[in-house]
Amino acid sequence: MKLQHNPLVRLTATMTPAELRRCYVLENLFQSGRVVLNYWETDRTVVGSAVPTGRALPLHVPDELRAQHFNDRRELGIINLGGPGRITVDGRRFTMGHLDSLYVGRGAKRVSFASRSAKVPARFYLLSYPAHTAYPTRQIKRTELAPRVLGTDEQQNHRILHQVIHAGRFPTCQLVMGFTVVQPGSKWNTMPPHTHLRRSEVYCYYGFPRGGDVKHFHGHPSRIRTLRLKEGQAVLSPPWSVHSGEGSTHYSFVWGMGGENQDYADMDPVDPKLIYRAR
Ligand SMILES: O=C[C@H](O)[C@@H](O)CC(=O)C(=O)O
Ligand SMILES: [Zn+2]
Repeated sequence: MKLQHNPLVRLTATMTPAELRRCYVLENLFQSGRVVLNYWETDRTVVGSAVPTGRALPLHVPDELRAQHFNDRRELGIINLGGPGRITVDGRRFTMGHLDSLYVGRGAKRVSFASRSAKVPARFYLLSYPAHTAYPTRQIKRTELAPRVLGTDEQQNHRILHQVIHAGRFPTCQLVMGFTVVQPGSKWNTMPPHTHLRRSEVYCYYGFPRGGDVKHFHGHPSRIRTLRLKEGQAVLSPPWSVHSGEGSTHYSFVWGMGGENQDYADMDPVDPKLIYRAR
């Protein structure tokens, strides 16, 4: 099959650092007392957040979705990166502790977010893709997760991967989502690196010790660029882009994907030398 030439591959290689950030980084994703939503054309991804500090925050419907309810034609994955809170979906209340998750299926009408305490607010991270059918809304508690150990201390890429929303747990239309905890003493994520033309991916970095950040590698494997990412920032990875990072410390990140398959192992490996060369 011929792959139709995508000029964004070349443009990404020569963008100024500021342009590169404008195109691919969500700088102020989490905002106190607000629901924030961002639309990315690729795979029609919506990346957002909800940080309730007072009364419950409703999930609004941006005009661009031309829908009555956010979930009319979409599915939504949510992971709580903050303090204890609650999500209500059409009257059903889900208690959301730190790192508890929720899948909201197509057809849900009213979604709202609340924190138990404004002093330690919940920080809900949101990722959504179009859905062709309705799968039931379900919660995934942190205690249900089966951690997978990846990497080694010697290679400074020792990390614990949690698959939260994936076909092995329950079916979804497109969404695959989880989080990875890079262990103290390690700094590398997604090593060896990869691309996956079948899916685009979003990383949201969190859990840095004070002042930590990550140098994130981005772009076509032959033209890798770097982006500095801090606590609570997200980066958009097109299907042809690598997505790997080297932290100044340990850290964690939520990863999530949408596209035409949900096979986590479907990856095209990229030679780590290409990343080291771009450092
Ligand atoms: O397509 C899969 C994603 O890039 C991540 O799940 C990889 C990751 O968390 C890691 O290796 O650290
Ligand atoms: Zn990936």
